[in-house]
Amino acid sequence: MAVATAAAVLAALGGAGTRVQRLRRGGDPGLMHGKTVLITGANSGLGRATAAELLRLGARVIMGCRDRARAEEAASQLRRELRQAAECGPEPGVSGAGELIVRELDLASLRSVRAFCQEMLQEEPRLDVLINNAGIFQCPYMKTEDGFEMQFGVNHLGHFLLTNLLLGLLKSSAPSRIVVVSSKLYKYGDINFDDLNSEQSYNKSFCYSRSKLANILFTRELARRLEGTNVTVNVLHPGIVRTNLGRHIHIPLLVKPLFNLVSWAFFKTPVEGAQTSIYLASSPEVEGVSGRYFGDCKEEELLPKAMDESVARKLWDISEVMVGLLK
Ligand SMILES: NC(=O)c1ccc[n+]([C@@H]2O[C@H](COP(=O)([O-])OP(=O)(O)OC[C@H]3O[C@@H](n4cnc5c(N)ncnc54)[C@H](O)[C@@H]3O)[C@@H](O)[C@H]2O)c1
Repeated sequence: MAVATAAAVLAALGGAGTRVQRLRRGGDPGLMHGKTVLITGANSGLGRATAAELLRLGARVIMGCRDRARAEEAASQLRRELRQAAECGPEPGVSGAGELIVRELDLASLRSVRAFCQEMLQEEPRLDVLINNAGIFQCPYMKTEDGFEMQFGVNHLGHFLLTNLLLGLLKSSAPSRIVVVSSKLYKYGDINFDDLNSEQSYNKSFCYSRSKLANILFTRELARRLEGTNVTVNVLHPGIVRTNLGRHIHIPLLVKPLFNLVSWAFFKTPVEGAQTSIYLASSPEVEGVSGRYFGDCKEEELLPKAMDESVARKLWDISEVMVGLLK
């Protein structure tokens, strides 16, 4: 029973059969100097690890976070860690580390996304990389401020509006990149256009998978629309990573020690899990590459349902209406 529960959680987080690879690809120090990067959900887990590395590479990193106090705390800690690393140096690149800025962004509120983007457009002269990283996983049925099912609303619709409102800035900063964090669990999702808000029935695993399939369809449709602009967009799965993403999953007390053991042994650390985001955001190897799906810093194949152009277009059109970009 305990083993079954642990296996189910493992499968739910990363997709059964995922081979955990522990790899690191360091970027050259200074690689991101002069570049501005926006990371959503950057105060914890993968987003925090991505922010730390891009900061070390010299980027100006904007943390788009829901809870300003928690994000400021994470930012202070990141700055402290960087200073300590420099003092213990000789760590090349640390002395040329970038800047860290916190801005408030709640992806469960279209009002907040709009206010955030307005502030960005007024105060930031450029945006070189946008990393759509924030996510919510298998929560009980909840709605966003605008009445959307929470996982679809945050993971897909919030980022859909954010990206569209920042596209002008990304284009004027080109060559620029958009990186979308999806999950292998997209495989179990489907876009049910008749019930995108899951009002008829709600299955929390299925809805997470749907939102992550939407991330991929969005990426591919956006790549098509951005052809010839020098703005690229790619999507990734990070593998199974030891973060707080599973906060809504109830693990029985008796099973917890086993789960902790399994996650310690088999899950990636956030630093390991963040490598593909960092790679897509910064590596010269992917200059000009767009519309592709990556895992462990390598391109991977997608299931046909994630490559269906007519579904991608329909999802785009409906999303435009849902977030109020088209009346
Ligand atoms: N951890 C894994 O095993 C795993 C596997 C596959 C995909 N992912 C994806 O990786 C991404 C990062 O997740 P993580 O594992 O680092 O988990 P995490 O919980 O540590 O990070 C998620 C971040 O998203 C933020 N967030 C949630 N709702 C938000 C909202 N309404 N507005 C703004 N920010 C919000 C959280 O505050 C948090 O900072 C997610 O998109 C997740 O779906 C993770």
